[in-house]
Amino acid sequence: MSVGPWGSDAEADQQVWDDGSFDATARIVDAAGDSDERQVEAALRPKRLDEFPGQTRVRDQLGLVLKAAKRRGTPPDHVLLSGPPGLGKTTLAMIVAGELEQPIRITSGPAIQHAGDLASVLSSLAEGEVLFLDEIHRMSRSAEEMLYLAMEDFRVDVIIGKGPGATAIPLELPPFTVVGATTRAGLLPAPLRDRFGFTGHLDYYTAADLVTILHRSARLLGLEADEDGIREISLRSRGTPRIANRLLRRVRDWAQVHGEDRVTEAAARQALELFDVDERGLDRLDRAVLEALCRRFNGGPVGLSTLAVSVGEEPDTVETVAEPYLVREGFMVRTPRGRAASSLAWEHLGLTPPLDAQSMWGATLPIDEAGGGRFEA
Ligand SMILES: Nc1ncnc2c1ncn2[C@@H]1O[C@H](COP(=O)(O)OP(=O)(O)OP(=O)(O)O)[C@@H](O)[C@H]1O
Repeated sequence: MSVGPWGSDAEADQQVWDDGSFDATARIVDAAGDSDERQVEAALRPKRLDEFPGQTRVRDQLGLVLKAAKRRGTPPDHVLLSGPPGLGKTTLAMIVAGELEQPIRITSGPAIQHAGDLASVLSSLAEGEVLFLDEIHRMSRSAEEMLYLAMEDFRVDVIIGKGPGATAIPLELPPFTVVGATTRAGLLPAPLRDRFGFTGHLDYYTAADLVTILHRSARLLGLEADEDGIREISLRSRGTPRIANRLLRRVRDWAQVHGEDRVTEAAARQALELFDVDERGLDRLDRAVLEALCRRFNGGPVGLSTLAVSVGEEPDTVETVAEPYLVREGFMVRTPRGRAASSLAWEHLGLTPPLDAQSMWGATLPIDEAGGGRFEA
């Protein structure tokens, strides 16, 4: 794979090894970002709520909470943002600080492994400051307990000494706002969840919202873009702005290498075909799983391990990397007897399901229902 004169990060986005196996951690349609990508992303983040398309309900509710707090002149309730990767939790945390006109301190659950780590962050916060705790579900138990107290009473108990002689010295903190982000809200202990006065759950974006996001990103990247080109990218972006922005950068690479100065529908199609992202956002691994289900196992149901062996992957990779999107979009069904292809899967691969598969999945799952997660513009 070549690196273009524009500093393409294509290599980081997708990796197919020489033996044909697939590095699932580096997929172009992976919703999680790596540290290099986060720098590129920073330039594309909306800075204010009114520049943030989509998530209307969360945006309006959060807007109200922030406006009211500003009028009162007090910090707002602590904010918990949950939802899959790449949907804008970090972006919203920064927007909270921006709207409150307060500085933001950024750290994450994995970085706070001891209560002392948290104590040093908390004790250096200024009044009104926003503390962003990403992946808050990965904090240690002792730090969690310290955080309860800090969020509720703006106090931490600093323990001096060890054993029976240890004493707790209370340290008052100035009022501040915690914005916690998690992809696994269910893993948060109830007492921690209860300390957040506002919880917003982010959902996958509609294609129409992704079109708005892509137009804005294209403008910021200095790209001319046709409506059809942007729409084509939006349909392949799996409802996720991070993926949409990444695909846009690949289409930009393609257009520039081919001497085109616009993102057109043809450029989007050809670039994304090159990167193996089809018109529903499925990549090579997703399609390999569906092909195996339909062609080798007659639509299933088939056990996860057997399915994984047939595509040359670990069961864990199929289950955590390919399956969530295939199930969400209605291509695959999980049954007590294993995984099965829905009628949408057969249709997408241009195959005719055998009669018994039709009666099992096709007839009981109408296309609309099978494609329940399909987003329409
Ligand atoms: N509503 C939106 N409008 C415009 N861009 C967005 C929006 N939501 C997310 N993005 C863009 O998508 C990228 C990823 O967003 P962000 O880092 O906020 O996601 P996240 O939910 O925090 O992901 P993770 O869980 O991996 O930390 C950023 O470049 C951001 O600008």
